[in-house]
Amino acid sequence: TAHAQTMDEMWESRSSGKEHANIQWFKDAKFGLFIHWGLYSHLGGEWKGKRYYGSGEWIMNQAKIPVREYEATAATFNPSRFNADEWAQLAKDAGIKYVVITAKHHEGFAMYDSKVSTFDIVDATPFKQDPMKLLADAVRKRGMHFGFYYSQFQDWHNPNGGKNTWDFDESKKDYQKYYRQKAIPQLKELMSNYGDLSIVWFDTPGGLSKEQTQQFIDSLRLLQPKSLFSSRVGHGLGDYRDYGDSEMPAMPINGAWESIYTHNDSWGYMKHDMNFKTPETIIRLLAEAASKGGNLMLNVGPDGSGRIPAYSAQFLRETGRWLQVNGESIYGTTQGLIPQQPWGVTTSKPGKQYLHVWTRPRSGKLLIPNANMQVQKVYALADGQPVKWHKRGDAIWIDLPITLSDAKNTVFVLEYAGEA
Ligand SMILES: C[C@@H]1O[C@@H](Oc2ccc([N+](=O)[O-])cc2)[C@@H](O)[C@H](O)[C@@H]1O
Repeated sequence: TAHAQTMDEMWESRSSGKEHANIQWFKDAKFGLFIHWGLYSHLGGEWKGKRYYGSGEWIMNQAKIPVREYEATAATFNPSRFNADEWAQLAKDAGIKYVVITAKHHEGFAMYDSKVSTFDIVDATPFKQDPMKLLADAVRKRGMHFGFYYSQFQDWHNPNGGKNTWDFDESKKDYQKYYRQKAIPQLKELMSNYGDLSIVWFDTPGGLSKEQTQQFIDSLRLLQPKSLFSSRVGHGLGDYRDYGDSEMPAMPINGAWESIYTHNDSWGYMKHDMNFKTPETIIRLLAEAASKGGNLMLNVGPDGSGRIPAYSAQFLRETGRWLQVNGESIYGTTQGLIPQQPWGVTTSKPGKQYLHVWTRPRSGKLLIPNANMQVQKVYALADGQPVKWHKRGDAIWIDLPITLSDAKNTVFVLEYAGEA
């Protein structure tokens, strides 16, 4: 019986198919910064003194805020502390290779100078500047790739946009009209006026058939053929795959893919959410994604004044310090040849296995089972210190130093000859 192609099958077939000509930088990059910033950042998870839990960028939906009332909040949104160079330098110091920011999220508010709608940061707020222009330049000036997140279907401000069911009757909406009058013209603005976009990150597809989505993509590609489109453009037509929120695949996955994680428990800024992931957790998520052949895009949620939360800045800088020493074991690697072990994960380069050791076995000996590789030497990546090893059957045992030099993640390099 013909069954609906599962997402996995669709992407497996895709990954064996023709990849985008410009995909390799993305595969080598491994570490991206996601930025959710909008009017919701100004509210910080609160409405009329009531706190809302879940994700801050959904407050209009959670509190069922009428459009007119939500619109009015723009009049007091003035992120005067916003500093594009500061944000971009933080990303650089953190070892980030690409930055993707919300140009327009589900709330329908354009965080750039849009000529298509006056519900934007230049026309509707006292800020009067275009932060997307400033950030795009500051990021690319520091050699990182830049891209936009655009909520192509959900738009709670536009009467024909998706999913505002508390102001408008969803069944009466003309989604085509919304795409024609807002989504497509705004995407064309973003892909024409902000320089090279390495990534266009879509979300929650809807309102378009597979054929219409292909036409939608083709019309945008004309503006920037090198841009990579994320999988949430829908119908399996993206250039790389994104997993669900804060989801990591259970096993190595072929083809280009990305895991996206919040830094605390919210994408948009939430005053009361301090559950920030430690540098250790961030570094281990990055190594785990790389060990399975993919990327980690970690999110930050700046507040309404334009500041990135202190914990995010501090923990990103600490991650950057680890990457200063160990970047070779992440950037440009491919999935590990040794499956995840109790002690950690591995990543690969020709003739090398990078052993990412998170937990030192009580015995002080690291077991690599079913390893029929011709080991030549093993040493600590940080200082090149050789470590002893021996082979017993098809197992390799490595004598670890008394203490791991970095409890977050200590990397040893196993060099081998010939095929693994
Ligand atoms: C990155 C996030 O993306 C979406 O949320 C989703 C979309 C799709 C899935 N999914 O496919 O599992 C999960 C959450 C947005 O609704 C959310 O606000 C945030 O921007």
